[in-house]
Amino acid sequence: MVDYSVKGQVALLEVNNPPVNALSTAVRTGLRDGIAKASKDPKVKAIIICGKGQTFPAGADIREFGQPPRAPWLIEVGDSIEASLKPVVAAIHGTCLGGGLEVSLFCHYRIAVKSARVGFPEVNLGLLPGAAGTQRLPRLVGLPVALDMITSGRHVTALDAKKYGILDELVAGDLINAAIKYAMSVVGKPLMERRLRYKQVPGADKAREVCEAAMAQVKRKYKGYEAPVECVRAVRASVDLPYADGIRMESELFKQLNASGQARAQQYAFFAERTVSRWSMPNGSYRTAKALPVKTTAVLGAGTMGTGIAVCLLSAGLPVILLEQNEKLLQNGLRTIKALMEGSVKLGKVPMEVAQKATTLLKPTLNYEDLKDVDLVIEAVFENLKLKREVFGKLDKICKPSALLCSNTSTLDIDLAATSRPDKVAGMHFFAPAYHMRLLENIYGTKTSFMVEEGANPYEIDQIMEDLGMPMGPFKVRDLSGIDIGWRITQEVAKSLGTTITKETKYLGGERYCGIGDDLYEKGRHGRKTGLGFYKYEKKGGKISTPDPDALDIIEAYRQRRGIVKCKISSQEVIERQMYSSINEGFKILEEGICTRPEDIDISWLYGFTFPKYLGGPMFYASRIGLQKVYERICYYHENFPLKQRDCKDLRRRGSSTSGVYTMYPALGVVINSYCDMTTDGGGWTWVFWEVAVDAATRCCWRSPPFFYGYVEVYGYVEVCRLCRGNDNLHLLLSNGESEMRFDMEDFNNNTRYLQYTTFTVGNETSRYLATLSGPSGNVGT
Ligand SMILES: CC/C=C\C/C=C/C(=O)SCCNC(=O)CCNC(=O)[C@H](O)C(C)(C)COP(=O)(O)OP(=O)(O)OC[C@H]1O[C@@H](n2cnc3c(N)ncnc32)[C@H](O)[C@@H]1OP(=O)(O)O
Repeated sequence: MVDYSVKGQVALLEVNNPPVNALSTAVRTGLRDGIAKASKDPKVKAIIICGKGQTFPAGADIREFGQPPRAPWLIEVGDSIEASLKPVVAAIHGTCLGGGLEVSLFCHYRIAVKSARVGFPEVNLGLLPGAAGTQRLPRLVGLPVALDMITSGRHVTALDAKKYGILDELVAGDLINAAIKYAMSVVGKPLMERRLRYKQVPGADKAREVCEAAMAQVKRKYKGYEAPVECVRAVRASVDLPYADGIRMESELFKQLNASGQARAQQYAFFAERTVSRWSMPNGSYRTAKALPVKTTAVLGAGTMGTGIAVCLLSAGLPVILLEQNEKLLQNGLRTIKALMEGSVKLGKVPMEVAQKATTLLKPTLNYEDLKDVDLVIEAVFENLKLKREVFGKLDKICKPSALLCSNTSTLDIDLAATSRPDKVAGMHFFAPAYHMRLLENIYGTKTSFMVEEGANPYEIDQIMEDLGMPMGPFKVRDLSGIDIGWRITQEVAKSLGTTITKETKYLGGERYCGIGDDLYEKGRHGRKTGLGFYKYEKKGGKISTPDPDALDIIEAYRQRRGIVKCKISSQEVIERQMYSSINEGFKILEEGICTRPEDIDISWLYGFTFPKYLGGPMFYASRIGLQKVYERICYYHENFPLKQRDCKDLRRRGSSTSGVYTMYPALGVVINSYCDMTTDGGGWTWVFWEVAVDAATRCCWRSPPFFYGYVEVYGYVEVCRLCRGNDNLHLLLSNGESEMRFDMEDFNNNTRYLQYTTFTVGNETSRYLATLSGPSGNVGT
């Protein structure tokens, strides 16, 4: 894991743990032993630490966080590096992140190639830099830069890192040769001043103001997240406490965060994001599919979505033909694209060169003929089935046979596009704002108006959801995407169902229908674009929203017309009804096979709706609450405020296993279905039989094959009443009082389908079993 060699008078410690050289136990051991070996070797005058392959270590091994910690600790390894009497140089390329950056801060010198990036992304995993990073970075660069880097998790370019003083030198050409030269040049120089623990934090006299401002900022910017707050507290300790005490405080805060549900959720999201890229469908998968080359594109419609999509494509360096039906709309669209591009440059999201190039890549047109050679067309015209069918008919005639014809529709049936090439027609639903949101998908929205119909205030609902960590409440989102769009969609849905919507419509297609949006639409309140929607805006297209008594009057008039008596809805209920209806929908999506894994749904929410990562996603959130509770509350809401006329049978089935065990999907930690059963044999052994997916290596991220079957023996008679996932373990909570059987899944290897060492705790007695779980008829050895 760490290759040791000596080049002339320099010892080279090359971390060799692909793909990202994560600092696993073996790597930490290798570094510790390498430093000891080099220190003892009289031929060696200096030491270099670097990464083999594509990168310097990109951090601790995240998969180890859910497991019992194992020595040597990174901080001990770091201490031995810093204490070395021979200069140690970090030679950096690729991404030097988290624990990797901490290792480099223990080194006496740091050099890097220009393409390298450094950073402390722990905050994105619900953690803080726990191997002295919060104490050492401020000593090197001062509080403002340290606070910014540690609380944002951003990657810093080598150029900036040099400017901040993190790097001593940038090198060109071969990194190792340059590092050897550099290391030899510092041999004999005093090392004491290079040991960061002895430095004072620069600008410590301003610590209070700087840290208080940083705390206020993170509380505002990362509402609901624990890690950024603890990051500020830990960094502040670098000024308030001596080094050793600061390290102790950092370690305490790290442990607290690591034990929290937020860290688990954010680490789940990290792996879920990577898991969903390994997609599979009945007719292929990421392994077998070959991407079609897309060199030229066209966008139809220059409204909010069309211009957003065009900016997204242009920012990716793709040429775009923008088509509209008349010159006025086209010119409006071009102005919007220009403004959006300029805004993206100002925010640092798009480099100036890209924005400048975009002007040459964008071609406006009113003529469909100009689309004949493009590889990809994205239609973003009004949500009107007739219009879309006409557009697709024209595209089918004009575009080359290999062109992909896509619709940005969020609701209309893509099969109705009626072309001669259905295999080249797809839904490509961007989330608004299209140039900003990372998700591209088709997904159901939630029917968030229900609660307002009954008496809740839309502004309170938005505030509750924003306090939970959503960047925008559901009503601000509706204003952003356009109330007219929602109106058009429901008109089209009604048409496809052979009905029309009237002032009296209460159900549409079997689902409860709320007409508040229609009333706003009729009054010209189409959302941000008209300056009025659920909110009032400072101008047409403005972003500053203020509550508007006129909107509340429209809502109240609607309730009176319908004879609805306004009632008070608590914050807890607002959250439950929003979240649980999404969870319910999520389970249906899995059941219907639209998505194959809960990670797919969670990632859609994290990137499509900017759902707070510290909750992991709605499906992960459900697993933490406990599906039994979620199920009961959904039933309660269903009975009291029916969302649909039909009974929620799917949920009932899920919750109706005789042993009281609830179905969960693999990523949620356990797969249990009605198959769960227990029998007691003649020898007094109780056998629990269940269906479960385990990947104990990651705990949070479950891979195929998702299921295995097995028996577990429990001595004595116990009755399973509930199965849930706790912080670290899978638990079976038993009905006989204090008895609890815990499953510590320590080492499950997918390939051999083998579960080692399962610890069962029944009451106060703990026994360790070696459990071998095999195929459907498998059993357990003890
Ligand atoms: C007492 C406390 C001690 C120490 C505190 C230290 C804490 C830490 O260091 S926390 C970790 C900090 N580092 C990170 O958060 C970096 C996470 N990784 C990334 O951001 C990216 O992977 C990358 C920028 C390093 C590379 O990106 P890319 O080239 O796009 O590759 P992938 O993201 O697809 O990753 C490839 C592969 O590697 C797995 N992986 C990446 N980082 C880690 C890691 N730190 N630990 C374990 N595994 C990691 C990733 O999951 C991919 O594998 P799979 O495809 O199998 O999922």
